[in-house]
Amino acid sequence: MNLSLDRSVTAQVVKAIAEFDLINDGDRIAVGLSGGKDSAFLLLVLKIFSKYFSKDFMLKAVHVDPGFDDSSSLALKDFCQQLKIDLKIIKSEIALYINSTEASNPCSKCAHFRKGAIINYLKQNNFNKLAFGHHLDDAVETYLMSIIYSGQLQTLAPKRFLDKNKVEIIRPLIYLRESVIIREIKKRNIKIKKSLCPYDGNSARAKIKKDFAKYFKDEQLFSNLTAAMRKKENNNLWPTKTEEKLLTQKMKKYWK
Ligand SMILES: Nc1ncnc2c1ncn2[C@@H]1O[C@H](COP(=O)(O)OP(=O)(O)OP(=O)(O)O)[C@@H](O)[C@H]1O
Repeated sequence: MNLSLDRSVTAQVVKAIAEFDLINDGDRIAVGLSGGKDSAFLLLVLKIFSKYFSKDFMLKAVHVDPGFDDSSSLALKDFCQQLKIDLKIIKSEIALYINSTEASNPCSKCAHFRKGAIINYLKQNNFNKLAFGHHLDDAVETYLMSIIYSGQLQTLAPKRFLDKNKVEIIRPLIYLRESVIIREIKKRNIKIKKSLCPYDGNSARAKIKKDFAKYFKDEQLFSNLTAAMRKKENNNLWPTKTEEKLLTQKMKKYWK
């Protein structure tokens, strides 16, 4: 496997790691490996960094097998063997759940189960960090989804400490565009694939991706969307909502 990276790719990932303080000496990092391109690329990048970084950290891959017929487990074993990284496969019954219920929000429920299964394993095996393969397009999509579907300004954080479980989620690819990851995966001819989920292509995320495609293709517009995810002192947003009862009282005072 080609264990070298373009300088621009390295720069973007190291920028995120340095700016958000994602990796430290002694870290035990588990990479959530889905069978998809993003987490595969993340594992490859962290493998390369583990050789050249001055920080001494330990790496392991963790895959939750959702239990669909077309399991990615074999291909992932092979991929991890090539990288000489230990892989833990956690069997789950997510497929059964997805197929048997007409649950609302199946994607977020699935992500929730998956995260729970991984975090249990991490706690039992003393890992302090869980790395996800989310990239910049994911963050902007999440931001737009949050505004449009829940009326809130929220996005994927580069890192988030889960206080209850004492595990930190880190997202080292957060400055990389998805197109760069696709290019790098193709270049190396990496052919692993994700289990086919019945909701693929129908999720709220897929809809946002489709509806905003032309804005994502325009570099200037995309960079404006990215800039809008930063916290600012003077965001020029509306004041927080006044409590309804208080407002009604206030309104009454306007009449003679
Ligand atoms: N079955 C799984 N087992 C372990 N980790 C997972 C699994 N599915 C997803 N993840 C982790 O959660 C991240 C986000 O999951 P999501 O399903 O949104 O994938 P994605 O954005 O399509 O990325 P990928 O290309 O890595 O699948 C992944 O990048 C990966 O790190």
